[in-house]
Parts: sequence; C-alpha cells; structure tokens
Amino acid sequence: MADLLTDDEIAERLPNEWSRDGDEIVRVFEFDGYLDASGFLSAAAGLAEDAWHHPEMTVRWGEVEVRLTTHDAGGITEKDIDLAERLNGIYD
Ligand SMILES: C[C@H](O)[C@H](O)[C@H]1CNC2=NC(N)=NC(=O)C2=N1
Repeated sequence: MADLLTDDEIAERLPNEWSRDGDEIVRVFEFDGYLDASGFLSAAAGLAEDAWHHPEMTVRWGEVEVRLTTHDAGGITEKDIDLAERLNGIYD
C-alpha cells in the first residue's frame, strides 16, 4: 500500500493548478463546451485505467472537476500526485 504523504509533502508536491481539499486533491479543468470536456474525461479515464487509480470526475458544460485520493491509505499518496501530473500533461 502507498504511504500517506505528510502535510508538508503535499504542499510541496501539489502539481500546478491543483489544490488540497482535506483528504483529496482537486482541479477543475476548463473547456469550450460539453463535448470537449467529455473528451477530456474519456482520455483521463484511460490514464486512470492504465495507472489502476481512479479519480472521481464530474463533467459539466465547459469543465471537468477531478478529485483524487487513495482509498486504501485513507488520504493523499504519491499515486494521487503522479496521476494529477499525468492529467496536467494531457491538458496543459
Ligand atoms: C480494488 C482496487 O484495487 C482499488 O479500488 C484501487 C483502484 N482504484 C483506486 N482509485 C483511487 N482513487 N484510490 C484507490 O485507493 C484505488 N484503489
């Protein structure tokens, strides 16, 4: 099981545009419409499957909110930071 990161480690390692919300890290990705947002969600789901680490994702017109946590560790781990960075990589 992945180790929980400390508060300091989370603050230092949080990828660009992500914020911490308790035991989760969160980013809202913005798009020009619903289809673009849905396309991103689909690509993100592919990365999540590859990593076997599955974020909660909410699609709305023009945005996808992504929340990551590691359930078996009960909080934020390296797995969350790694997937957040990969998600930034297919967006930025
Ligand atoms: C059963 C399965 O291995 C677990 O549910 C995996 C898969 N996806 C996961 N996704 C997330 N976000 N956190 C987990 O702890 C996690 N664990």
